Amino acid sequence: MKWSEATWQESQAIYSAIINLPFIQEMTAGTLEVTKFQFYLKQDALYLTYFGSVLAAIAAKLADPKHALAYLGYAEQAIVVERVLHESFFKQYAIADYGEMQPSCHHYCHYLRAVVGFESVEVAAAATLPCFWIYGEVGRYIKDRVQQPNNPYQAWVDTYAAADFNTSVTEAIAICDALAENASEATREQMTKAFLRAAYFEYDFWLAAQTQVSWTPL
Ligand SMILES: Cc1ncc(C[n+]2csc(CCO)c2C)c(N)n1
Repeated sequence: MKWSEATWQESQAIYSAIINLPFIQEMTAGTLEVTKFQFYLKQDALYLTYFGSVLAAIAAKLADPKHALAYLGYAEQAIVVERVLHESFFKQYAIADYGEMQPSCHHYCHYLRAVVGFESVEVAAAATLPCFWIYGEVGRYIKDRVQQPNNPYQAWVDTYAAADFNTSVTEAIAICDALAENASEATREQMTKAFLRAAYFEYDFWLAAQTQVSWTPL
């Protein structure tokens, strides 16, 4: 079995927990409170900037130029998506500024930075894979279930259920499988751990938006 298949199976409890979050269910129904979506958008804009630089750092470390080119493309995509958020969604949802990076986003971003700085490139690539894979699946899940003809979150759903985004997901999975194939068993295990940890952070990111988790005041 491919590394990605085995790892995806291991992550199913986390994926189900994400799908069952009220945030996802209410977004699908179009009933999600706007303040929760605004919290999410601001944190996501901050996340995307960090994520873009992590992807560029991975690209710099990849030995195969085809892989490096792919990650440079993802880095560009992350920064472009951030611009789109800023220019369209921030205006639509009346968000004036990013605000501060809150605990869940901070934890996720700095975990990714630590992995790319101190672990092997294989492990770093595996840590960024849930971002692609889980979003692709969540996007499709919501798209298939949106019933309200003018769901206020339709534009967001369309971003992640788009066909070109799906191509990136498939390609990133294939690159991680190629890296896993040439890695030692110990590295493969580290890759799986990193994937599961990042998948958990994806869960926590939505949960934090749902419950508006912010820094505890002094
Ligand atoms: C918390 C969080 N996780 C994943 C994504 C999705 N995403 C962001 S950039 C990118 C790949 C292209 O560079 C993908 C799939 C998000 N927006 N926010």
